[in-house]
Amino acid sequence: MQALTPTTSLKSLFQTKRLPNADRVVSTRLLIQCVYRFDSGNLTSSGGIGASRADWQSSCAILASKVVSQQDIEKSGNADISAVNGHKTLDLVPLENLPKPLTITDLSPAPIHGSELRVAYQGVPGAYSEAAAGKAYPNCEAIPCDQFEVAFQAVELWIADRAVLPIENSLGGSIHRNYDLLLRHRLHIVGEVQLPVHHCLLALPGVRKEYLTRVISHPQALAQCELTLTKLGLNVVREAVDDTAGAAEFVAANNLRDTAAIASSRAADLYGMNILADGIQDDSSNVTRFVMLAREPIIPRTDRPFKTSIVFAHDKGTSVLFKVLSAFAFRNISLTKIESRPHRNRPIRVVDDANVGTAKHFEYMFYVDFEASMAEVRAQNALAEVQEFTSFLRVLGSYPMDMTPWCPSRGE
Ligand SMILES: O=C(O)C(=O)C[C@]1(C(=O)O)C=C[C@@H](O)C=C1
Repeated sequence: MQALTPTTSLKSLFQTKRLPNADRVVSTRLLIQCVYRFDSGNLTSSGGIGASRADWQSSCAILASKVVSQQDIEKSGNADISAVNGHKTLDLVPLENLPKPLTITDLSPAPIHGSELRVAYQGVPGAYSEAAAGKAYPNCEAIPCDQFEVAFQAVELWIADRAVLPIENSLGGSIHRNYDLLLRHRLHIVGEVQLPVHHCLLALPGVRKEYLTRVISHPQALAQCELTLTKLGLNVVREAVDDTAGAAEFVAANNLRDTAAIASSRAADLYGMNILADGIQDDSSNVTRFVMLAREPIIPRTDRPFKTSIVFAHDKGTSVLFKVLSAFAFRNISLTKIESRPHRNRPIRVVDDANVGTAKHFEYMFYVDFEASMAEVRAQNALAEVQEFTSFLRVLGSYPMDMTPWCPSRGE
């Protein structure tokens, strides 16, 4: 069976005549003029009808049930209603209750609520993730979430339009939790931002370095400042908390005079903390890469540099990885990142060899980022080849690369 395509838009069906009793009617002539063509199962409509054939059929059923006879109309005294083939008119709902046609803004990949996009991030105000949300979407409404998982759910439940999540840092490496969550949730990567991360050592006003017995922060921030803390003579207990700004808030809220926090200078301002040391990251070009997630993917393009992120698994031994990577190498597609994570559904593969004994192999999910857009034929061909070698393959997103010129971190 074919699908239906209207050659007249449904909007034109709703051209109305005003009746004395203020009811709206529409001539069935328009309905009859609306000619449909069957296609391949989906209705491709420019007229604002539901996207599926079932939607279209139910629309027609509603319209058909509203067709009234010439007699009915004459009885009711509405003589100016047009009549075609015995099917006369439709009673329509008041104009203001009709569905509004979609506009280009509705179709935009960035739905705007009022003037602000709602962007979920993990942490509290002053966290680097909040700064990343502002870099990705200037003037957005940043929504703090206590966990990464909550940021994913905020988007899934339409509480937020986007989530901005750290994925890797130039010193501390990958944020594994977010790799795992990318797989568990069905959101799409729609962009990336790279944020220079400039850490400060914060303490309550009047507290000196010598008083400190503990430094608290996000584990990534602690890792990024490890050498500098030692150089500063701070061989004190390190304690991990959920986010950098949350560490500053905790010290301030509990009036802890023996504890410092590693966080941004903005966090110092927000929570009334003193900056004991500025720029304590072990490398001045410390950068965290964040990805932006949305419910819908963006349409990949070729007019600017794009990156594509995929995840795959295989069940035929390690040579598969070589074959997958060569699918990109042969097409001159550069890989920018490869990460492996435990295959949660099947973490161990037992290999029995009568001669050698039994071995237990760990199974992995491989995450690969490559520099090409899914709109490019070479990327499509590479993935078609990858699919042949893998038992599972998912495109996490194809999105514009962050090409902002490099500027070393200054007090984010
Ligand atoms: O704790 C924060 O401020 C965060 O935004 C999280 C986070 C991270 O997860 O890597 C972000 C950037 C820095 O690398 C340190 C911490």
